[in-house]
Amino acid sequence: MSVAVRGLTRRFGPTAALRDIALETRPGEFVALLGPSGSGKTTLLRILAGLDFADSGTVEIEGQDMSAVPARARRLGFVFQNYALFRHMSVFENVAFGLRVRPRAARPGEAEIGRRVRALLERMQIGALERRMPEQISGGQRQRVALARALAIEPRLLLLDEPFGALDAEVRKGLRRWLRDLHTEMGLTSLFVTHDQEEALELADRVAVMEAGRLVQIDTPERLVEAPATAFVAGFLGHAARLPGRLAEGALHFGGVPLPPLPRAALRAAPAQDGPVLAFIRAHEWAVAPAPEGEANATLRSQRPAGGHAHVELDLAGHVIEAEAPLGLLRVGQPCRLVPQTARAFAA
Ligand SMILES: Nc1ncnc2c1ncn2[C@@H]1O[C@H](COP(=O)(O)OP(=O)(O)OP(=O)(O)O)[C@@H](O)[C@H]1O
Repeated sequence: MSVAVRGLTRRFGPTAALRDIALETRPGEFVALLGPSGSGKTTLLRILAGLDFADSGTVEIEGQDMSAVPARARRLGFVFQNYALFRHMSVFENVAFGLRVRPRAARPGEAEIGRRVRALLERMQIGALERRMPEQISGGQRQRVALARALAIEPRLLLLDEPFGALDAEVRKGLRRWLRDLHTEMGLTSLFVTHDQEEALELADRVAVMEAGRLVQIDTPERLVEAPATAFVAGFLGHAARLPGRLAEGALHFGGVPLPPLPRAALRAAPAQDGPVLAFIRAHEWAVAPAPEGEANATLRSQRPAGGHAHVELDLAGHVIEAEAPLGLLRVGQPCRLVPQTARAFAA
């Protein structure tokens, strides 16, 4: 199922919730909409679902213009953050709901509804819960019921708005992988809203990053991390330190912090013009070593083991810098020398 959005704009009074959004998905693709709170993710999803309407622009699903197609007729599966199960209905009835409310001609018979609902509950690994009421099952199980309900109508497109938002980190991780497998097995096209970058990078074929109503970059997780298009994307993804600097005389100079200049040739991204910039440096892009007082520019604040190395936090003239060091090399409070090996710079 392909989705094509063009020139989508939506205002709420003085707030521009969406500004000229263009987005195309391919059939079978899993796309994450990632962005901070208020960037317009939910508004975009609601417009795709037919629950809200754009001021201008078009939405096409499989080449068909959706402007005159009501939500019910779009055959979309929609899962919101707060589960929204019907509290007075059993798990079975919740999942059957979408089939029962179909117009008579399109409604399957009771035996067929039972078969479909049970097959879905089995697939969601909650077959044993069909008679329970929503308050008698766990949050993660409720989430699976909500997904089963969305899938019961055999949607063309699955829209998920922070479906795991209310769950704890471990349950969330498990459900994430499970959802990714389900998406592939069922041949779905899915759009998934999240503000959690790890979730987006782990799940999605492509991630669309939103900032203040604009879609600023859509790319594979690898490309987004390796080649962020703007300072916003570089700052939002990949846990980078952000330092002010200036490009001049073939190098990046760090004004307020005691770091040596980085030659332009060592930079992974930089504007062509000299001038003030914001520099982004990730944890693994620093070299850090113990140093005598005269050569030290930073102090180790804390460290913890992470895989085969230590994840360290240093104080660099008031900036907290995250870096990686060999296990056992440094101790807390120790003066260190911190030198960036590379950086990405964006015009400030
Ligand atoms: N019904 C509404 N009335 C007025 N303003 C709204 C309405 N819905 C959304 N907005 C505003 O539009 C902007 C985008 O909201 P939206 O819910 O799409 O953001 P979001 O990226 O999904 O945020 P979050 O991650 O917090 O859910 C916000 O500034 C929000 O306050």
